[in-house]
Amino acid sequence: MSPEHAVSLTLTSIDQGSALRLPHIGVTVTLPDRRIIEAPLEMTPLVLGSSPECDLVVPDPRVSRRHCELRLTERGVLLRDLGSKNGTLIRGVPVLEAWLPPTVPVTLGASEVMVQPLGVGSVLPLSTSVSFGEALGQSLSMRVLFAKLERAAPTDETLLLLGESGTGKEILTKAIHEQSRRRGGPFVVVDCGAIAPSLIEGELFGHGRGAFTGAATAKPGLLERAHGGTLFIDEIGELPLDVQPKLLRAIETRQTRRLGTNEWQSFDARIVAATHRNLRTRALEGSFRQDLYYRLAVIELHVPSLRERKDDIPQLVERFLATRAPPCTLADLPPHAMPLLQAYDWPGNVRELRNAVARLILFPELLPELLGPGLSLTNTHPFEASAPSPKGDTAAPTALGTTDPEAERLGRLLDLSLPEAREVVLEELERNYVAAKLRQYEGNISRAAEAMGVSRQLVHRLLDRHGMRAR
Ligand SMILES: Nc1ncnc2c1ncn2[C@@H]1O[C@H](COP(=O)(O)OP(=O)(O)OP(=O)(O)O)[C@@H](O)[C@H]1O
Repeated sequence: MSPEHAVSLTLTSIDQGSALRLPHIGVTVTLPDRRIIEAPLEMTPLVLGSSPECDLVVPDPRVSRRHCELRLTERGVLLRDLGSKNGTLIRGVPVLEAWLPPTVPVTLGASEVMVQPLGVGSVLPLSTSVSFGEALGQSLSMRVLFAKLERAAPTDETLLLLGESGTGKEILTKAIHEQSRRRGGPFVVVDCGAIAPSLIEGELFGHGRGAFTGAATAKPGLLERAHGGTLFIDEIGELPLDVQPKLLRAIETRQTRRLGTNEWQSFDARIVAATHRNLRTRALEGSFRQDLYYRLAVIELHVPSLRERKDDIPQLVERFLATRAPPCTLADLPPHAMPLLQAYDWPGNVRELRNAVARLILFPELLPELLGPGLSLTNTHPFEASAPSPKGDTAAPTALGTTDPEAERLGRLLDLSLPEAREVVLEELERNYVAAKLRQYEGNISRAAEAMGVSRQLVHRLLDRHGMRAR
């Protein structure tokens, strides 16, 4: 690669780390019928595939729904296959991951993809801080995000945060609230993915007394409850279509009305919405109202997944160790843990990393399983095969000299505070429960969700959260 190309296809930190040079890069796809489609490659990864949710939709029957991803990094453009059926090929050779030289064609199905430098590009401000509120991040992508949030937080603008489950959208929103003039007011959270669709309207707007059978008392809605503060609407993409115009009207008029009443009340709350979906595409397709999308996306920000910023892992691990009771340090991890933690892709993002660190301190013998074939290539959960029921040879002897896995398990939990122990047990229960239900329904998410009494979206999020996949 010539030095000229090396410079023009990389992210470069400039001005003593206070800014980032973002090169102008074009991605061109030549379709089987020789038609050409194009998109720019910017800070956020570009997902190519035949699904309309992809950033670059490739209408080729031999291309998988989510086929591959291109990502701009400090080292160059990284190409990753996303588990495609027919593979991603460079000069006829299938690749899972490769640094992509400019103008070298990549084959997906019967289409050809090419990445080309188009010019000098732009300069983005970089935060000089490696945290924003509770959220940590020293990677370039997080520092670009922090710089934007530092500017946006003190304003009253509506924000839309896009990012996978567990990337920190909620703690970032909490920090936005803390850094705004509303910090003394309430911080209210509503998760549209966790509430049955028929109940969301009542949660947002509340209801009057006697509004429906069983409504013995009046209940304020979350919009009202957020008055003077910030309302964080998580998984806004799951908001039913019939509730969307009502939310839009409330945001525009700053007025809300409880169900079953005729009284309008003013409310003054800043709205921050989040979703793991490509909301722009959904709005263009008609599965999300465009007017609401444009109203929410006054400032639209992408929260990077953890696999896009693996250089943040040591800092995060250190924080998770330090906040344990009693506090731990990197020296308390089993040897060679860090390179393994950095090699894994973390589909459940920072939440999954935090839980993995907690388990690793409790059950260090699980580390060798990180070396298993699941690591990175198939991207299964690093601790999947090993629910923390201790193995016979490591279990603690009981008073009778035998080994009792339950006693040893409890013994290890006793090293934790009660809230931590409760969280470890509940996380494990949730993971085993979801896995068992999916097994029972042979991987059919709709039927498992129905049997569990939750939405399909929640099952998808639980799978993401625990780094699992339905077979
Ligand atoms: N950058 C970060 N620094 C420190 N901790 C983080 C960071 N990002 C996430 N976490 C931790 O990971 C967990 C999940 O974060 P959070 O709930 O904010 O994610 P989310 O994107 O809102 O997820 P979901 O969409 O599933 O609700 C929290 O315990 C949070 O403290």
